Amino acid sequence: MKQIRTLQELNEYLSSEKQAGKTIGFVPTMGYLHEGHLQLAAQAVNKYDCVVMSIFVNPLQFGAGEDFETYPRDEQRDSRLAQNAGIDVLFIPEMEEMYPQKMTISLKVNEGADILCGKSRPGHFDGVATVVMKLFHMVEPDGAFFGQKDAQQVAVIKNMVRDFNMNIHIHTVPVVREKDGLAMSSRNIRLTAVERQEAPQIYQLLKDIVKMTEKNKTSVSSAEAKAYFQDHLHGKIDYVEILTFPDLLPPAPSYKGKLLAAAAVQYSQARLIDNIIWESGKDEQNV
Ligand SMILES: Nc1ncnc2c1ncn2[C@@H]1O[C@H](COP(=O)(O)OP(=O)(O)OP(=O)(O)O)[C@@H](O)[C@H]1O
Ligand SMILES: CC(C)(CO)[C@@H](O)C(=O)[O-]
Ligand code: BAL
Repeated sequence: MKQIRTLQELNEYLSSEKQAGKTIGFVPTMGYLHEGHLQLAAQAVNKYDCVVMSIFVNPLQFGAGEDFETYPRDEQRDSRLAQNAGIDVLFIPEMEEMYPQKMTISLKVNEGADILCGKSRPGHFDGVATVVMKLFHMVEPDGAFFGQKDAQQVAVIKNMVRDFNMNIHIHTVPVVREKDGLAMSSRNIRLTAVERQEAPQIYQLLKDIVKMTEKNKTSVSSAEAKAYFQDHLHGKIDYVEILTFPDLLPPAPSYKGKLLAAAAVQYSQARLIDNIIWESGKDEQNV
């Protein structure tokens, strides 16, 4: 595996791979790798000849008072895991390489950025779209891999690729979970022992909400869902929502089609998100 820190080196390496006719897969991350990232890597390695993984903690997507400074980092461990996963290029740009000067132009997400995570993290998806646009231009991949854990991010990136006529296939990878159901996240290490014991319930409660929706043939309201979560958890419930997917709109009564049940819970040092996407109105549920 080649570890690259500069754009010049990245360009040199990738242009020779492209000249040799190789397809390029891309896995953007913020590092502190876990099995979720490694699933993205495995699928990328399976589908593309040359796979680039980036590690960059992007300040533009963090709001004031969020955890940019304390976001977990471990480059040596990441490098080992990426190599074992079959990554060809680990791109770890320094801040000056990504943002050599203040951005004079950046992207603004017009649709779907003021709900779910965007509501409590204003500007977050503008920052995500801007850095992913930059990374896409740097790597120029044929395909890029994103986790369904960040379902709203997937919707934003797919819209961006469509709106800007970018010829990049966006692959979505299902949520990878710990044995007890907790969605894997770099921020899980910030949970206290007591919070770590409680956190797997987020997935169980989401499953309950899905079952209630299917049983009642109408989706549980956000207020009811939030109250249900608050009854069972000590963490502070940011939101629990059921929306159509990928449009992220409130479903009409007796809606049949893909639904997203998503939740965000704030613990003392970590904000966790999780979701389930399922086909509503089917006899057999895939929950
Ligand atoms: N449990 C998971 N299952 C599937 N994909 C995941 C999972 N966790 C992260 N990913 C995906 O990995 C990519 C990089 O995510 P990122 O580096 O922010 O990790 P993270 O664990 O989501 O971090 P955090 O939860 O602290 O934001 C994103 O596309 C994200 O959706
Ligand atoms: C896509 C991403 C790497 C952009 O910084 C980040 O939002 C993430 O890790 O999900
Ligand atoms: N995976 C989302 C990155 C963030 O929380 O900023």
